[in-house]
Amino acid sequence: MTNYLIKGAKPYGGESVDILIEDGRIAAVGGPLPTTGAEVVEAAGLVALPGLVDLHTHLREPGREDAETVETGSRAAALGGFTAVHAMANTDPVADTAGVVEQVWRLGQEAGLVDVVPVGAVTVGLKGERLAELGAMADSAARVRVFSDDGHCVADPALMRRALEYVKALDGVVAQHAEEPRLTVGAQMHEGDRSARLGLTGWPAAAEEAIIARDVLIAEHVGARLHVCHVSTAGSVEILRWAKSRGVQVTAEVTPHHLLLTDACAESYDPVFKVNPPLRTDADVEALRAGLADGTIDAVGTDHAPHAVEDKESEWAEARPGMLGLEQALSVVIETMVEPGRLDWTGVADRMSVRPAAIGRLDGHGRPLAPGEPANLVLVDPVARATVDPAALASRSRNSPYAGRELPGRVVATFLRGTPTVLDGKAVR
Ligand SMILES: NC(=O)N[C@@H](CC(=O)O)C(=O)O
Ligand SMILES: [Zn+2]
Ligand SMILES: [Zn+2]
Repeated sequence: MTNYLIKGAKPYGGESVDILIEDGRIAAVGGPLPTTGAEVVEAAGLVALPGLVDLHTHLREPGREDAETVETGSRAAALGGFTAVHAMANTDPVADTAGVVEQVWRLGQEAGLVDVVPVGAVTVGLKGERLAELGAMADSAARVRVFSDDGHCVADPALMRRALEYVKALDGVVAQHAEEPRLTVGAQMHEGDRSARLGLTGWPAAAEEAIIARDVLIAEHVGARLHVCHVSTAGSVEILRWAKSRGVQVTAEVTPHHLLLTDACAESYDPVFKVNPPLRTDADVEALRAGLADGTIDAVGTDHAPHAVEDKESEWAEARPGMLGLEQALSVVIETMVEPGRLDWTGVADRMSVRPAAIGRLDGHGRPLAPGEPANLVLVDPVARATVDPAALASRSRNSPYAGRELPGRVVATFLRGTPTVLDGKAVR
């Protein structure tokens, strides 16, 4: 295995050092270090962070390989600086058995670009009727710890309670897509002045907040871990802050798009901006940034949701909800959090690597950049700016909400256990 000497990188944005990678591990940090046969990677001016971890990725395999595969999504992830992604269960067939999660896990290992960690469905077929074989998925080769019916809410409170009790015994977590379905029938966008004016059925903030409020109370009662997917409203942040102050074991994520974009995007009627939960108001965006800055929101989760052209380039009402996220996630966080001074690089590492790895109970990810640790790391040029061209993305789909937008931050290199998956900003395979 090739050894690498990273010259002059700034771990967490601090002082420039050399980082020696030997046999897949960080062997030394400091320097200047002697080359001694290692391949040199020039990294002057680049920030080094632990490899990013995504709690919320849709890879679409099995079933919709025309939109994304484990391999194409893994490549997009590596280019975004990720070394591990959690693959959501809403595939076809649904990842609700040990067989399906093991297949996804194996496909990830074969692609070898990122650790693909399967999420198991909470209920059989995501139907919300009876629990899936959670124990068998946890015990499988995929070692599932995160369970989610994402795309659907586990709406029945008694079933949610049983799921939380069950995952507690597995050291797992239920990741809830918080959407009270009775409040979002036919919903197309955030419910407010704009939805009324545009004549699109509204998705009220209360549909999300009501489920989060309910679930933190149930999680507190049974003493289990709850994770809230794609938090999108100011009210949700307030409920989470209250729950954490009471000691409830709740964690939450925010997507890059909810940190940057608002319901004003719907004015274009371009379905690329249709997503669940919907893009919200300026006040919600501000509350989400504040919540991520103060740690009320633990993590950035991309909700990378590739869709084929025929499912996205239609009338707004017919289009599938969801947008790409992996390749621009770090750039959006730099733009919305780092450049305005709301999060430093240690904070970025915490919200995009350390905490998501801890929530998913991943070994070897979210670790410090220190000798002896697995060499999962990313080198980023924080000042380089580029305009997003959907045609140039590694994802098999093109539904990026950032098309034509200039964003800061370029991932120059990503290492997975000491092997580069990205070098000079290009995927190695
Ligand atoms: N976010 C979305 O709008 N869509 C996701 C499902 C989900 O995350 O709820 C998808 O699978 O396409
Ligand atoms: Zn969801
Ligand atoms: Zn999702």
